[in-house]
Amino acid sequence: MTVIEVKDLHKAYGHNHAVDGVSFAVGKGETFGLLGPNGAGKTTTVECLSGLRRPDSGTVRVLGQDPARRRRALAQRVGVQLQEGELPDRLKVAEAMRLFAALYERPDDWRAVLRRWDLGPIAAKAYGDLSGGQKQRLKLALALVGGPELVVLDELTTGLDPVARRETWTLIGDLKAAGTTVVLVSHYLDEAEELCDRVAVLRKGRIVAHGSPRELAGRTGTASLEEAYLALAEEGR
Ligand SMILES: Nc1ncnc2c1ncn2[C@@H]1O[C@H](COP(=O)(O)OP(=O)(O)OP(=O)(O)O)[C@@H](O)[C@H]1O
Repeated sequence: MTVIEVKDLHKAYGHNHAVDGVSFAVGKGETFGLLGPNGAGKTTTVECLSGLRRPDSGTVRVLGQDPARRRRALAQRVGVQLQEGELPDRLKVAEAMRLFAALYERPDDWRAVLRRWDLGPIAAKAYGDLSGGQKQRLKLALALVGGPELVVLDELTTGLDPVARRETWTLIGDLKAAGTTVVLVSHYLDEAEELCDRVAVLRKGRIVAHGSPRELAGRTGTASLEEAYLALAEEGR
């Protein structure tokens, strides 16, 4: 089953063609990575998937629906952890979890999600008093509390220390094992190699390469996704 279908997506900000004809599809249970340098159009693409931005042209279907028109219905089935998105400073961790769980018709047990993401010890802390890594983990837990079929994670582990990053990978592995479809925007190529079944490399709003990490390494004659990415970057100069 196809969970995401994007065909010839275009989105400009004034004269800046942030997304310039992007097409890809993601099947159920797949983890799909969007990679590329700063300003390549990754966030704009996932914002169009999440219904936060309306494309200028092209087709976007998420779980068979148009996110620009059916954002509310899809919000019940899609969890989004975006780069931006601050919470009120005085909101406590447990309050945020309870509040977000209440937005869903069939949420997971928010206390269990809190424990799974190791937020129990800081449940009574206010958002404004959390470290960067704790904020990041909370945002992830909030994206998952609705028990989504699809999760969109923009810079999943940015700001996390190495141990927390690895722990997050394990938790994403659990999500995959449970059949959740994941879209991952990342600058960490080791992370994409570990977690993603397929990746697309964006540059200046266009996909310049796509395939499994192994395929990209094979195509560029390199040994890892990181080396493949660097070889592709070199080609693009
Ligand atoms: N709200 C906006 N208004 C105007 N221009 C924008 C806006 N959001 C993004 N852009 C521009 O669109 C282009 C693509 O940005 P986008 O954030 O989608 O890229 P990205 O690949 O996610 O980058 P990064 O890795 O830095 O997060 C950039 O040139 C950026 O400056």
